[in-house]
Amino acid sequence: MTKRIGLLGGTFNPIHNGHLQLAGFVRQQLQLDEMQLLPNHLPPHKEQPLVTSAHRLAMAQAAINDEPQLQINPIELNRDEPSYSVETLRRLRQQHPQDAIFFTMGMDSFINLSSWYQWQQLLNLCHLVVCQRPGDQMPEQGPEAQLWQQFGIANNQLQQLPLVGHIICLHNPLWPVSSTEIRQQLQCGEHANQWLPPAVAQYIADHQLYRQ
Ligand SMILES: Nc1ncnc2c1ncn2[C@@H]1O[C@H](COP(=O)(O)OP(=O)(O)OP(=O)(O)O)[C@@H](O)[C@H]1O
Ligand SMILES: O=C(O)c1ccc[n+]([C@@H]2O[C@H](COP(=O)([O-])O)[C@@H](O)[C@H]2O)c1
Repeated sequence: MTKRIGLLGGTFNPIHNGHLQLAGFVRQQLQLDEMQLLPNHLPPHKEQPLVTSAHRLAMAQAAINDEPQLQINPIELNRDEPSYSVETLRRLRQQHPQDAIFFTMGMDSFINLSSWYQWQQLLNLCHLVVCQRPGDQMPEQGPEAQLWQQFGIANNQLQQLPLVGHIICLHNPLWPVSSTEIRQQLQCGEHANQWLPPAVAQYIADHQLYRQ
């Protein structure tokens, strides 16, 4: 029996309610059987976070304790090389040859997709699910626009999908939050509790993270 598996990769530095809302929305809209968070170890396009992968993983675990529909897949955490999504997807595809995989991202990620390692291979391995994020829109030209024109699928055609190969752009509510803003607030000595799951806010306080 084919399963529908959602993935949300991220640096989660720290994980915030925007990530949880995004994962929950996609899971519900696409009627996914599973939704896995994939914390990366060495983010390919970001400076290495000051906060360790172990702390980022622990915060993600704390965040989903009250979210039984979400799981964490640590597949990227044990590899000492950049967490290229195509490599992760190849490994997951081997583990799930008969399942549909939905790799989820915000629009800010999608508009830079053509800079990802071996990005042309991604749609051979999964579907891409793109969600709206404040400040970014579907491009009208360039490689990402062409990809969307070629592989985009309408939201009313999601019932009978193949296992890979389409881009699904969802019209989600906007969640105006980023890890960057949260880190900045914490550095200034403010709390960022509005957008942090309580267990994550507690973890940050207990371990005195993001103070410098
Ligand atoms: N508020 C949000 N709305 C929609 N998508 C989001 C939101 N926050 C994060 N995402 C998406 O979740 C994925 C992982 O995000 P990431 O862990 O880099 O968080 P971030 O808030 O973008 O971090 P930073 O501010 O440090 O860049 C990315 O695909 C990103 O686009
Ligand atoms: O594969 C790549 O080249 C690539 C480039 C940038 C980002 N990614 C992945 O996209 C996800 C979101 O990345 P980020 O940097 O916004 O946290 C995360 O799973 C990253 O590993 C992947």
